[in-house]
Amino acid sequence: MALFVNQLTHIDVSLWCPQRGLVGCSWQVDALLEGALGEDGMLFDFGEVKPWIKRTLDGGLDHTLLIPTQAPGITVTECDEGLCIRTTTPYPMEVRGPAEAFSLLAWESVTLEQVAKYLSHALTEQRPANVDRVTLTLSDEAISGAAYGYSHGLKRHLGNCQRIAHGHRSRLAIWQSGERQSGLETHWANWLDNRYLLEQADIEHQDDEFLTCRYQAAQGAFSIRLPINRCAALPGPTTVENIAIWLARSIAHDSGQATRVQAFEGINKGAFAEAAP
Ligand SMILES: Nc1nc2c(c(=O)[nH]1)N=C([C@H](O)[C@H](O)COP(=O)(O)OP(=O)(O)OP(=O)(O)O)CN2
Repeated sequence: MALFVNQLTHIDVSLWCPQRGLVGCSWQVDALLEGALGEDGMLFDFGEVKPWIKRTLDGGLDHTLLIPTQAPGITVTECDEGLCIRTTTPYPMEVRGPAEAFSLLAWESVTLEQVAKYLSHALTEQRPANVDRVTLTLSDEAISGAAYGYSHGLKRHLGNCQRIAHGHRSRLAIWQSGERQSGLETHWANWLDNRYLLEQADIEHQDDEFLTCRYQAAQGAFSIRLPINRCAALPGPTTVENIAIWLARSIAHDSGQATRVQAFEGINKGAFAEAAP
């Protein structure tokens, strides 16, 4: 007997890729539970399946930076903040923060399939009565138009969004004179893709090549150092509202036309903003 719950929740993470560097991801989660029926005629009450799996993901890998510790050039050490992760290829990066902000995976690279297997195993290990096996399937949102990944942290957020390197993969829609602007959407999505978005006020040090961003949040002290050309600094916190405002203003300024932007934070949520040149 098998029970399924499709689109149960989403996972928003950043991962370190030895080819692409810091990559922002949003994954849809589908769940399959195999087991035996109870006397109530249920394998496991739908009302309990969702909170159980969501609670396990939210308290674990969601909103962390996934580090394949066997990838070339990765070192992980303890530091005052908790853990210090250093990378070398494709570019040098150093991230520091409390240990719970990172998922250390003894792999050479992070793939959707491996993460799904890892989470399925963890859930199966703590399965409830009647359930023999839990299998999660992770997938990227199918996006036919422009999309980009990004990483950021919100130091004022009381939940796990305060972690300095978690990410999202997001659609982007731009209108001028009431018409969708697919050329602008592609241009800006390509420019933004897998950048680190930060608040200007958090820049502690900057030279010609590298930028260091540091802040204190409720979970602890965080810092990140990476190449300037992989970053974009916003005047305020990198909420999706501010990303939409910043994009609308930048595009209106560059093009000389009134602009409306729909920015997403991962899957199915985001903000609209409008700006005049
Ligand atoms: N109004 C806003 N609220 C929040 C923003 C934001 O930009 N504007 N941002 C965040 C975080 O960055 C966070 O990454 C969003 O996390 P998410 O897991 O998507 O949020 P939820 O916990 O509400 O969603 P679930 O998918 O149900 O876990 C937070 N809030």
